[in-house]
Amino acid sequence: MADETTGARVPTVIADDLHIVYRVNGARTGRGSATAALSRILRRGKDDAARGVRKVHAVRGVSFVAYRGEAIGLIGSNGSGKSTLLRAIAGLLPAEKGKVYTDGQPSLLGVNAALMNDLTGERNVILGGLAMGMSREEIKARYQEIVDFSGINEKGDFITLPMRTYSSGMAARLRFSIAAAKDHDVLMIDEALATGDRKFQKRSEARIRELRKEAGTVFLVSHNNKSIRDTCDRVLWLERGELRMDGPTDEVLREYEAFTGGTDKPRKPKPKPKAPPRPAPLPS
Ligand SMILES: Nc1ncnc2c1ncn2[C@@H]1O[C@H](COP(=O)(O)OP(=O)(O)OP(=O)(O)O)[C@@H](O)[C@H]1O
Repeated sequence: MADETTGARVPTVIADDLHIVYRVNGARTGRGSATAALSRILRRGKDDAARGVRKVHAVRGVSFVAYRGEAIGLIGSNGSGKSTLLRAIAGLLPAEKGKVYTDGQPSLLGVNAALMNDLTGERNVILGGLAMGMSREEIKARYQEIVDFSGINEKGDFITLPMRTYSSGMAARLRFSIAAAKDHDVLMIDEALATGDRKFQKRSEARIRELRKEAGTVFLVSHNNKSIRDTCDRVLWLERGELRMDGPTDEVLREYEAFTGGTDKPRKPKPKPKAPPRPAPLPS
């Protein structure tokens, strides 16, 4: 979205030659046993390899600039580094090399976002709202809207039951609804839409479009190319931690689909077999 005074686009996230490396302890010994831990302590000071620490280089030299008002899809095969990149943008993982600059507080909404399973949906709406920096009054004012959006109460009074009694789809819907209640500077959604049913997905996609209009930037990780096509105007394609392509949704998805060999379109229904010819009526 352009700045009203200068007409320039406003950057919200800048990744500059970003590298993220995970370190896995005890990779050599196979188990995290007490002896392995003791031997690690004794070898402290030596390099990672000598201490049995394995490195996983999950994001390799990724650079891009995201602007206000953009909805950006993140695609790539399993383990290509999408979630890692989001976690790094949210400031949850340190950069090994390079930098991430963000304007405002990025919020990461993952399917694993931590709400309390033993609390009721109702309490979790309040907890989630507070965690996002909303005031009690704001939460109170939007409470019904959040519950209605989630559709949790469509089949009974589930919102007053503990979240552990929810199906994974119901829990994901509630998480999305809580996060979507606030206008975010940068909202990152990790596969949250995949768990809801079609009706909820449609509602969520509409809300993502609204959030964009309210001048935020939305990142969406999804294995569902249709969701990406319906919500994003730009796509980053990661493969083995590297940024393979960054461009308009149609162009990137075309290449990606050629790479994966699938178009992700609903298959055409098979033509119904023709009814066998009826026997001619017997002459009376
Ligand atoms: N906590 C961790 N410790 C060590 N390695 C990790 C950790 N989390 C992810 N990885 C590794 O980092 C790489 C990228 O993983 P990531 O979860 O970012 O991929 P992804 O593209 O989101 O995958 P998916 O589509 O399957 O969700 C993978 O090789 C994975 O094994």
